[in-house]
Amino acid sequence: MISAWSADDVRAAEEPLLAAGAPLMARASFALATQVLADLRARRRHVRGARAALLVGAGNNGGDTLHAGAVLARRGVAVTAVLTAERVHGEGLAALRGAGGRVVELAAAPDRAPAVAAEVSAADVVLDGLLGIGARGALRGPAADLVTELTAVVGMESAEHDRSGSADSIPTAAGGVTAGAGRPWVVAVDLPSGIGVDDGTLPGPVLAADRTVTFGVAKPGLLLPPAARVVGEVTVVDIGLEPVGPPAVRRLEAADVAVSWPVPGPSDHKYTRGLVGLVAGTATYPGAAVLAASAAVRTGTGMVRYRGSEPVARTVLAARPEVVTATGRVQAWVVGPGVPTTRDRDDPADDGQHDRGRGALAVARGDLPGMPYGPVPAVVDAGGLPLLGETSPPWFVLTPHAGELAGLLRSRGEDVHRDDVEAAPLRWARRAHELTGATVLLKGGVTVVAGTEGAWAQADAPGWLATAGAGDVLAGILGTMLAARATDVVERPALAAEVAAAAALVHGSAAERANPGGPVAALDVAEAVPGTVSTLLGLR
Ligand SMILES: NC(=O)C1=CN([C@@H]2O[C@H](COP(=O)(O)OP(=O)(O)OC[C@H]3O[C@@H](n4cnc5c(N)ncnc54)[C@H](OP(=O)(O)O)[C@@H]3O)[C@@H](O)[C@H]2O)[C@H](O)CC1
Ligand SMILES: [K+]
Repeated sequence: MISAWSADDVRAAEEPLLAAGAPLMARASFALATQVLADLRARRRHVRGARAALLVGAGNNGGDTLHAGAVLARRGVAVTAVLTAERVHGEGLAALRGAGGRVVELAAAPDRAPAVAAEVSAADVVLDGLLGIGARGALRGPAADLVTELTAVVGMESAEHDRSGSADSIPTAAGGVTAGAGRPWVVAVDLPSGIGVDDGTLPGPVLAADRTVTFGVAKPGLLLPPAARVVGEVTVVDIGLEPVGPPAVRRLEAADVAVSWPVPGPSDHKYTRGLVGLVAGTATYPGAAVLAASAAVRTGTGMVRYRGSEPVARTVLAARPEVVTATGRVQAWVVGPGVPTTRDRDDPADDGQHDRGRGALAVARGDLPGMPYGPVPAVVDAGGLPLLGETSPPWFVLTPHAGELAGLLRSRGEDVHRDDVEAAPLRWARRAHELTGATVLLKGGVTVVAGTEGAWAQADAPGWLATAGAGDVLAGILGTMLAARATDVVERPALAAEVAAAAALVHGSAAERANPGGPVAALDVAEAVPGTVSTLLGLR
């Protein structure tokens, strides 16, 4: 699991160490230099003679960078530091000069930004030490001008990092510069300068990194979209920091999901494994019901009870004979895939699914009088979202995409649109959790989950997963995973967010498994889930 703490929590953890004289900057800068040397070795035969450009800001982030540059210079690297602010870390600058480094004072001549950018873009490696956790808002001043020049001239902006992450992989910059075309390797110091440290926003120009060397612990902006796409490979270096308090954002890894997967034993039967109730699909969109049912069955549920019109039920059973249409107890409901979001009185297009969905959610809330069983978790997707009451329990997991979340928020008085949600996913997922009470899984390139205790950010899905029906498959996977741990989820609502994050990991991993590096169909993703789970369990 990767845990990220806010800038304030990092500072609070640094203070006692600094007060005790711990050489944090020396540790940070030496670790940074060591990583840069390793990257240089991986990309060229000799370190000696390599060219490094340091982009230096006013504060300690710049100090780290200057001290690391001194180490590189002593190893024969030709180091040039570009000072972008009036202020500069004095000791770091002295160390660099003492090691033979060269200094360009851009702050004194900001009109030289184009010429300086051209020189920087000719380097083998660029260290982005403009801003660290002291950033306030979008990058500004000469630093912003320099980054704008670099991203315009060399197309270094938002480079899509090669997922293999191998040091010799050269990312293909979004700006069209092809891999290896003289584009420097960019190493962000602590974090790419100018990202939202705690919320992952991109308020202004940011130089996309191929690697981020972050000190002590990860910061939320390194895990959260949209900034997560410009951090490259994240390397956390230990400098002795131990933040107190819970992390602000976490990311599950395969081993975490493996260790908590409910593996049935000899005393288990379908009713102990968890049954899923599925209100999905209509005569207009029967496929969504097949996809959600297939995913739920293939993730390993005890049984799926399908609720829907007769023709759709026949379609589902033809595809998945394991599904039953008899009513009865379930341990989790999935409501909404393939169900229209609006109910036009004159158009029975919802096949009665809105009424079935409302009934299922009332049972899941546990507030129906005389119910023999208690509340159960629910996945509320697509056409299920408008069926929610004013408030929902945290064991309801909403699974909107950005447009659906914007609609949900607008229906509760927020003036927000899809673009706003995509620009600040964490903020709006958290706001939806506050307004509804439910756990919110916001689908996207990086899936963000906001629950009762902190947030999760999962980056397991290949871009190929953005295809019709993928959301229906996720709903089915999540329904089964919630049903298997229904009692725990209701008793410990923070678990709903963790299970949702785990479902996103399984969903993304199954897509990768279905066709590594290439296009996938949603049903193929559902078919790949059993093998994905077996591979995960192999990690135990
Ligand atoms: N504390 C330690 O010894 C260690 C810190 N680490 C490294 O230090 C940074 C945090 O350093 P800090 O000095 O607190 O802040 P920054 O370097 O991130 O920023 C410094 C100055 O940048 C200016 N600023 C702020 N926002 C912007 C912006 N949007 N655009 C341009 N400039 C901006 C501001 O200066 P002003 O004069 O304008 O007020 C900031 O003061 C941390 O990230 C680590 O890299 C070590 O890792 C561990 C030891
Ligand atoms: K930085």
